[in-house]
Amino acid sequence: MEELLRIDNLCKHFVSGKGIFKKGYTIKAVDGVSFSVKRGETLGLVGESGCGKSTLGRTILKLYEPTGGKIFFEGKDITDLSPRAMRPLRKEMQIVFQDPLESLNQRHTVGMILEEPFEIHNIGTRAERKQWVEELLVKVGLPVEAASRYPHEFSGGQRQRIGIARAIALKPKLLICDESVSALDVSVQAQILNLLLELQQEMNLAMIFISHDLSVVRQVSDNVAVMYFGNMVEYGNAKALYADPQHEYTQTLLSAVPVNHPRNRKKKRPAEATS
Ligand SMILES: Nc1ncnc2c1ncn2[C@@H]1O[C@H](COP(=O)(O)OP(=O)(O)OP(=O)(O)O)[C@@H](O)[C@H]1O
Repeated sequence: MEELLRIDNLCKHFVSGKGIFKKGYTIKAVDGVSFSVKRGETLGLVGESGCGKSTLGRTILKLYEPTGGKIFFEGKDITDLSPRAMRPLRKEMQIVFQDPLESLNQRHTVGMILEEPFEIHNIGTRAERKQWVEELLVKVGLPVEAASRYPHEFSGGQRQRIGIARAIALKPKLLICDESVSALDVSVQAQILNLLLELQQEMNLAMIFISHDLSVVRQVSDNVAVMYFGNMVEYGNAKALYADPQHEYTQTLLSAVPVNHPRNRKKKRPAEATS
């Protein structure tokens, strides 16, 4: 499989202005992380709250400017690209957030929300876009009538389907899922994970799956990176890492996963969706 994304020694430091940190204090949210993701492959990114997972995801997408290190996408160094030069690349890399109610414009209908990526990138006629919106809704398991409704009219799982539909609208090559199923009930989680896995196969999508939930990450990942205070302490094949964690921190994280939790009984991919 061909490499799609590589990050070398990537850093994102914030200088504190207010809050719990002293003014001028440097927070090393991401501090020298390196890994690569191949086409069609999933990298799980795990670690406790505050270890830098979301910051890393956003820095890879250049929603944050990196403080140091390099980002290569399809072999091209994109680290220092201007926002303008990044624009065509935005189609290729998308993100699904935890709470679609926050990330989707609530005053827009689902149809408007899904049409927007095509408008921004000036793709298609009005009629074509309408057709694509309907196709997207079907693809993520929603009725076409959903186009005329508003995000708040849907359940959490359905809203996440809308978020996913928007993220895949422009057929990206990389999808970053940032705690995308964390707010959902276990059965709905399984349905959304199934959807992501189906789309991944169909579109040969590479995914970076960010979660604090190790049992969910285990179900979807080919490789796993474990973060601790901005550093990556372990990285490798998911099966091997779960079977024989090398780093003390990974061992502690894994031992904290409750053994009797229903999610942990599923060894492979989640059960068939029942929505
Ligand atoms: N915009 C920002 N300005 C200053 N500090 C920030 C900013 N964003 C994140 N941080 C800090 O960087 C560190 C890593 O945060 P980040 O949100 O990336 O962690 P996380 O692992 O995703 O945690 P969570 O799952 O709770 O979001 C934290 O100490 C956080 O307070």
